[in-house]
Amino acid sequence: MQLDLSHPEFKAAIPIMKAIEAAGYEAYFVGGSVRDALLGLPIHDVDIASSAYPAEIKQIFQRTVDTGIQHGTVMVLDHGTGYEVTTFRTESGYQDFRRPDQVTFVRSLAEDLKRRDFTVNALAVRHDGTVIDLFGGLDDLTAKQLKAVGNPHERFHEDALRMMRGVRFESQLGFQLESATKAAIAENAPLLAHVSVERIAAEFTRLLTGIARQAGLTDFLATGLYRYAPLLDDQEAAITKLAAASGPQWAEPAVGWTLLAHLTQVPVVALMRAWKQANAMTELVKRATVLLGQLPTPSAWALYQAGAAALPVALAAAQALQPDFDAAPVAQAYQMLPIQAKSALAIDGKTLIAHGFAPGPKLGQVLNQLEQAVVAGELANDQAALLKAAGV
Ligand SMILES: Nc1ccn([C@@H]2O[C@H](COP(=O)(O)OP(=O)(O)OP(=O)(O)O)[C@@H](O)[C@H]2O)c(=O)n1
Ligand SMILES: [Mg+2]
Repeated sequence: MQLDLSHPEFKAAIPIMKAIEAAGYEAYFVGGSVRDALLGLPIHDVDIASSAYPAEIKQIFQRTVDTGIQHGTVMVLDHGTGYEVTTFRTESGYQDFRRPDQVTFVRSLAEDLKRRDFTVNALAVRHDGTVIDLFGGLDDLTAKQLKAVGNPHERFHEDALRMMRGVRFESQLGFQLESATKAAIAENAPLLAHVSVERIAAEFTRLLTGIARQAGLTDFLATGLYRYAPLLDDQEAAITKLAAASGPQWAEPAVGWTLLAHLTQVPVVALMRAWKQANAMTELVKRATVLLGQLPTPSAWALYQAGAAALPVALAAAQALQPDFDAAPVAQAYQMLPIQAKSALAIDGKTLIAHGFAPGPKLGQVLNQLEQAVVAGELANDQAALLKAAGV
């Protein structure tokens, strides 16, 4: 089997691989870029694995950066774009289920590949395009199957995050977990408790936005992984509904978070904090969840508060819950709002003060009332009318 390496990301790395071989070592493309290229998907992050030790890589090339030298990774800058070259490794003694106690560099490609998570992620490609498939990864790519390399229990004990990667890849690639691999996830799901929330959340976010999120969510539930995810341990019913939610792929994870908040009834801020989500995401989901709760006939104020960013999120969430939901009238109602942001209000605090309104807390209250009245269409967005309503 040959992989076409004409993709610029691969092509630009070929001189690096040739230089490594010329020095007497081996070098291969490995990991997700190989998998995705074989599937005809766009690629990113080309990873190179080599039999050369980090010190040897640094001797071959002029310009290198120690990006992760303790794990065997050196960035090579010699040929333009930087490429990470990682020494073949085998890891031993996973006492805490999330990172190896020690990394041992090895000279054998097979030793390196056999400690990788899934067979479709354990393919290697030489600079001439030859695919090296030691674990049946090519057949599994064709069968759209996620099968652990070797003994699945060992792979999940090495890094429990791999179980979340399994359900994430189901969603991202539209693949299915092979039965023994899935059974091993179900058995080892409690190990997820040892993994940081940030790493779990990164996989879950990608699961939510995948092409086959129903499949990923169904197995997130079926394997019991959800029991070890923040605030979801007793949310079987809500996740079942989330998994059943239909409709197109979600462009943004916010749609999934909004549905999760809506279905679990967990307060948005508590949910998003537990999942260590950024404040901007929390704010977006908060606005979208409030609006979702008012659909299909939201108040003008709820639409206004949602704003242009949360509106499509709430509409996509509503569509997922109810396939025949008609988003058009709601989108139109938003367009028809007298103003869409406070900056569009024909009056501000300065103007009120200039017209003799005393500064203080009352000022804020009055401005707020004016804003609500304008949004509701009760007052024209006109400075004279607003000054009059404010009593100045
Ligand atoms: N917990 C992990 C993480 C990664 N890998 C191996 O390291 C490769 C690169 O890891 P990463 O970039 O995290 O994932 P990709 O499979 O490349 O997927 P993507 O980058 O598309 O998310 C994987 O393909 C796999 O061979 C692994 O065995 N176990
Ligand atoms: Mg990758």
